[in-house]
Amino acid sequence: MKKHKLETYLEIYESIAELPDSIQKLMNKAQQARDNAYAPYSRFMVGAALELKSGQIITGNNQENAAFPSGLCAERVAVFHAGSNYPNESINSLALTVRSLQKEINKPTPPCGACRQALAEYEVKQDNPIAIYFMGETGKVVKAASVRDLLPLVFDSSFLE
Ligand SMILES: O=c1ccn([C@H]2C[C@H](O)[C@@H](CO)O2)c(=O)[nH]1
Ligand SMILES: [Zn+2]
Repeated sequence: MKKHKLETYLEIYESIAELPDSIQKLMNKAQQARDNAYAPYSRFMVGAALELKSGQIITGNNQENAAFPSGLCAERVAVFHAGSNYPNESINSLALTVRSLQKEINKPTPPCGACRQALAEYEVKQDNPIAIYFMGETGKVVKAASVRDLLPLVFDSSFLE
């Protein structure tokens, strides 16, 4: 038996102000999208903004439903929009932010497992890493340089070959 250690390196920024200008702009778009979320059940609003290689920004927010599982997370709303409308364009980066109507969240909030899997599909397809920046409503911002850093041992198309 051998042991195999998996390591992830993340970058932690003290606040949005410490981010490069282009990522601050992307995070601002994610905040705007978040504030249009439809989240009457959880009252937990999430906004995502993707930057394509062309520089175009695609946003998404969570869309809930009275039949709870029929709703969708912000990240998948955004990435499926990009995948369906810009199928041949690579995604450079994703900014993600949340806001709860119950309390201020200052803990950086990462994408859920299902969204990591959905994002990994596009990262594998484009063969280029997608940088992910995530935060709460306020406070620190975490950067993962690639979806792989958030989802090691990904199940991807190579297993179907
Ligand atoms: O990665 C995530 C995790 C959760 N949510 C949404 C789903 C639901 O509407 C609400 C509470 O889970 O937040 C997202 O949009 N993205
Ligand atoms: Zn999700």
